[in-house]
Amino acid sequence: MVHEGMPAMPGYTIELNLEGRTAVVVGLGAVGRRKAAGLLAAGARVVGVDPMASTTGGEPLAGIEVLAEPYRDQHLSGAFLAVAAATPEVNRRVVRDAKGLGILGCSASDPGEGDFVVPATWTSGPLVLTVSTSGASPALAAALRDRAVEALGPAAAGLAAILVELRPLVLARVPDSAARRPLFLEWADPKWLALWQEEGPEAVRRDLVRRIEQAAASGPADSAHGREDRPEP
Ligand SMILES: C[C@@]1(CC(=O)O)C2=NC(=C\c3[nH]c(c(CCC(=O)O)c3CC(=O)O)Cc3[nH]c(c(CC(=O)O)c3CCC(=O)O)/C=C3\N/C(=C\2)[C@@H](CCC(=O)O)[C@]3(C)CC(=O)O)/[C@H]1CCC(=O)O
Ligand SMILES: NC(=O)c1ccc[n+]([C@@H]2O[C@H](COP(=O)([O-])OP(=O)(O)OC[C@H]3O[C@@H](n4cnc5c(N)ncnc54)[C@H](O)[C@@H]3O)[C@@H](O)[C@H]2O)c1
Repeated sequence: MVHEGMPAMPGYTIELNLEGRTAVVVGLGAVGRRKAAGLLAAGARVVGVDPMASTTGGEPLAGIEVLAEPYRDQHLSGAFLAVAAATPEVNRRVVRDAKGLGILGCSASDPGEGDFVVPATWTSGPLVLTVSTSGASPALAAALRDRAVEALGPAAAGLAAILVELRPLVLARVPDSAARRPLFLEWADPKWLALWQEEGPEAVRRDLVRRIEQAAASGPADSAHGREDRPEP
């Protein structure tokens, strides 16, 4: 059964660029500190509001601008988003004030009241893996994330890191977009993960670079022909 505070349906998933943006976290208990740490890691300027901040435990407060005072709506001025992790009563005020100011708000106690929920996340280089249960079971979300990380492992993150490097090379060496397409689609083949596991990153890089050189040498006509064997995604 869906409980009252849950979002009516799963939300729209995005990856926010928080560089240079201000995020306000109200309540710096274990939950607020965890959210603040995630926001800091994503490049946000984090302001934490909690009259008891110095006595709470959890993730360290380093890097957070702490205001040791009870929440007031003025704390939200200039913010891009707000996370309410205090008592349910305070959280309700925070998300209501945020809505009034057009600021994105998350309630750690009443997921249905805010604009977003925070999924369980794993990041490594350019690779981001998230699992959400839309409030049904955050513990399950974290456990499923852990299983997925175990299954994909360093090979997936390492492959993504190599591809960040190789994408500009392809754009420069294979100017014809029809010729590039089969090359880019081939990067999704699980064979690269298998090769990584069997022979390591250098073998993957070597074969990927070889494929780019082949495509660059064969030119638009040949590569476009190769495309016929591949199904559209
Ligand atoms: C994924 C993660 C991300 C993060 O916070 O960074 C996250 N919660 C995590 C852990 C966790 N949270 C809770 C437990 C105890 C077990 C349990 O209660 O199930 C554990 C497990 C633990 O502590 O190990 C308790 C809890 N959580 C919420 C409520 C309120 C309610 O349910 O009404 C209550 C109190 C319930 C009560 O009153 O008892 C609400 C939310 N928690 C969410 C996210 C959002 C939904 C995401 C989703 O459903 O997928 C949402 C809706 C809003 C939000 O906070 O964004 C993080 C994993 C961190 C990691 O390991 O990486
Ligand atoms: N979303 C989640 O992952 C999750 C997990 C567990 C609990 N919760 C909920 O999140 C909230 C926080 O959980 P917690 O375990 O960190 O609790 P906590 O009691 O450790 O921390 C809450 C903090 O809010 C502060 N606070 C109280 N009134 C305030 C005010 N007026 N202004 C600013 N700060 C104020 C307190 O000083 C305290 O440090 C609770 O509502 C809890 O039900 C959420």
